[in-house]
Amino acid sequence: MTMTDEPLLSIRNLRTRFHTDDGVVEAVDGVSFDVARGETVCIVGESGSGKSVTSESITQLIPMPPGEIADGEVYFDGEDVTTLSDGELRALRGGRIGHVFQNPQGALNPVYTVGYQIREAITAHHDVSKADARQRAIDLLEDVGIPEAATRVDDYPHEFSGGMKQRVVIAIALACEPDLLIADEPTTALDVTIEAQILDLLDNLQDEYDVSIVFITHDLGVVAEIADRVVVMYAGKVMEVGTVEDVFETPAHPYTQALLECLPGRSTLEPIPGSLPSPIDPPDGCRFHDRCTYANGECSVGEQPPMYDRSPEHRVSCVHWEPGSDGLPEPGGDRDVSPVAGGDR
Ligand SMILES: Nc1ncnc2c1ncn2[C@@H]1O[C@H](COP(=O)(O)OP(=O)(O)OP(=O)(O)O)[C@@H](O)[C@H]1O
Ligand code: NI
Repeated sequence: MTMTDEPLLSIRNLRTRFHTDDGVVEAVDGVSFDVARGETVCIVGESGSGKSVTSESITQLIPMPPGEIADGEVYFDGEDVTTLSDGELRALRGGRIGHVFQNPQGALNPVYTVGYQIREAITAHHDVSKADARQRAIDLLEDVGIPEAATRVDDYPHEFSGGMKQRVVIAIALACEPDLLIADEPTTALDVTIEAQILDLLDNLQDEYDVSIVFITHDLGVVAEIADRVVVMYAGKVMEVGTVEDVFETPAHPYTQALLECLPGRSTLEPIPGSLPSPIDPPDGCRFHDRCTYANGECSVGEQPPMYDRSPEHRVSCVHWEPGSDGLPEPGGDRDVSPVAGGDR
């Protein structure tokens, strides 16, 4: 068996919940997907669908308590990392798995130079001399596109613009040459021009650093730009998984179709009518059924439907795609007939 055929990351039936005064929040409820080596997987879905909790469960960044990984496995390079000790998890984070978050301001310490912070990221995991770590910090700043890196290395975070700060954060995340980079809405706080530059940068770095990326966004425009594969989440469940072509050209789940209708240039700019169900007392059947114009009696009973194969790479959790069913009317041709947003709600 060659090791490289096995996915780098394999999340199986992950369930993460939070114990709150109002009850148990089922934030991530049986999520499974893979990330292959060198690929970019985007997790997309509305606010509250469980994207961040899924990604933060990988290295157990969620606060525990109130959080709890109640079930499932997270295989990273073949090893179930849900069973690691706190020390092993600390070594994993910032080591083989780097994180980048939405707000670069919060990720950097204002009282230390960026060079110091990059050196710390390196020396926390590797035994290198201060001089070597400093040179490595300069190289990293160059790699993430910071001009005059050799002098900028001694500057403090407030001396950088928002976009440049996020580049520094990316440099820190890459400092130990991780196998996996987890980026949770890394461009949401930046303006669109800077966003495009950061997306380009990540694309280039992916090749240079040979790193897999899990990228979280609620913006399908960003997904179209950078994803190899897409995981569509809704209310703690995976609704659809496919290649970027599958999801954009033959979206199968009514939720995915509704999300696509909200893209600029499509039939509507209105958000999907209705809102996410309560994560404390989620409805029976498909979590999306009360917002879905295709829903029938079958959709509101039992469990979330299993993931049915449309092709080996393209899977969808919807009763209309049960083997032998006809599926949904083809969404590709006439975009004016919106399955959800065009309904009379
Ligand atoms: N510490 C916590 N305590 C209680 N509930 C939480 C906690 N963290 C997250 N949740 C809940 O878990 C659910 C999933 O949240 P999550 O942050 O993963 O959503 P998301 O898809 O990342 O949304 P957004 O696009 O707004 O970032 C939500 O209902 C949220 O309120
Ligand atoms: Ni989030």
